[in-house]
Amino acid sequence: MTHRPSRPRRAHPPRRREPSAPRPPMEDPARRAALDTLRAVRDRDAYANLVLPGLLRERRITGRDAALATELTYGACRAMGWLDQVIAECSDRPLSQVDKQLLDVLRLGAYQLLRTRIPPHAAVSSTVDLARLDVGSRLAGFANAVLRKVGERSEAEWVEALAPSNIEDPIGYLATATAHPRWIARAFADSLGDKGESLKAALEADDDRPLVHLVARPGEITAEELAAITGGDVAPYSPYGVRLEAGAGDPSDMEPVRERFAAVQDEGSQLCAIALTRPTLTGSDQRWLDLCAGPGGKAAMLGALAGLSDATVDAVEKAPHRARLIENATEGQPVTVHVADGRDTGFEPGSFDRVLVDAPCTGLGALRRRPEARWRRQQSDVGDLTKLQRELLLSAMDLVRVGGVVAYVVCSPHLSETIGVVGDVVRRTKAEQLDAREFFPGVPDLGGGPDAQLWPHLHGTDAMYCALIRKI
Ligand SMILES: C[S@@+](CC[C@H](N)C(=O)[O-])C[C@H]1O[C@@H](n2cnc3c(N)ncnc32)[C@H](O)[C@@H]1O
Repeated sequence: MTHRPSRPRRAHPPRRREPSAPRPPMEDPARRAALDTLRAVRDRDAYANLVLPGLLRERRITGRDAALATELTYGACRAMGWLDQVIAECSDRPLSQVDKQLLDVLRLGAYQLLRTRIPPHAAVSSTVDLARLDVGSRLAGFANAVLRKVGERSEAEWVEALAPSNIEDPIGYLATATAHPRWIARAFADSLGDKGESLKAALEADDDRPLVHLVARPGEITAEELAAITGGDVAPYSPYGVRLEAGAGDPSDMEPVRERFAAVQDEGSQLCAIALTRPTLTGSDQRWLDLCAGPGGKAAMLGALAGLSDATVDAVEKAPHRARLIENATEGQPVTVHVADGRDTGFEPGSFDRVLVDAPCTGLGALRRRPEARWRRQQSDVGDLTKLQRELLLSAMDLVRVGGVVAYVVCSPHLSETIGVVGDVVRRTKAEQLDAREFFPGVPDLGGGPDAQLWPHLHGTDAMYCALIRKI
């Protein structure tokens, strides 16, 4: 039997409580910053990871409050569609009739109840306080009722209650269990060829905070030197990569980055840019083209490698402000920036030896980086994007010389954007598709080929896709 300590005796009889006015609502700065960010994301399509840091700075929110605001904001953004599903189940009116400002508050409350260790009473009372200050007492009463119902079950219990059967619809089940729209889970499953453990791991990896990767500019500093200076680790796959530890600090404050010997770049992006330079060419190898170059990450990698082998790079970008970013990223390199449409550049056909098409895409491979992206992107975006991707790749095939090589890269594993586009263009141009995996030496698990597909859960990189095509 457990022994309970006896209650200490009171020295005085208890004082009778005076009937008091209701406790005034308390607002805490972390939850307020999270709510204001959710509002900006909903109202003006803002990016949470651009808005929140600004608010924290402006309001001087630091330490544990800043960490809480970050966790609540990014977490609620990532899980938004799933939180809405649970809120709808607990509300006596359809979500379309719930005040939009109140819905933001409810999302914040439901996130705390389902996906954090914040005690339920604190999650509910802090959220109801926020609602009272934000949308008034009447709606705060509604928030209280909804959140109490949300808190009656754990997240796992809500998944069991609302998800389709794991046996009959494993993709639908995993989409719900990992808070993804179904079409994204389906796209990952199609690319992985799996509806089980691999799919689960790929979807779960979207909730991870990616480590910062640095690129050591070839010819300026080695990865080993960069790792020693920054305290990071030499990256496992890219010969120029360094991975920083979580919490290593702001990379833009690091000396090699300030001195422009290094820059922030995902290791997957490094590998795809390097892959373009690896296939052997017969004949000239002096003119390289980056057809969708803004903001210039891969152009700067190509510019550094071109500088080491007497080649030059033309970098094309449609958006003038992004073209300026390329100019900045490639300063001092043999790179010429052009503001033009990659489908109509004005260059002579067949004038380049190597061409990179890092095409605009859904970005489904970088969902870790944009907390709200998985709910903002729509399946209906895919059609327009694949049309543009096909046109850009056809333009690249026109601009490369016979015997030259084109790398087609997207940050997405969606099969329509990857093998759909490449297969079609290879057929139409009667080109030869190389086995891209050979040009990612030492990188395991790149898929069945001939293209290479990277994954966050397998490689710790964005889910970059790369196909290499030789014009014949
Ligand atoms: C995926 S991003 C390229 C990222 C870049 N390669 C890097 O590593 O920093 C695609 C770029 O293509 C640009 N773009 C979109 N449509 C284009 C077009 N028709 N012609 C040329 N560039 C285009 C976008 O503005 C965007 O900067």
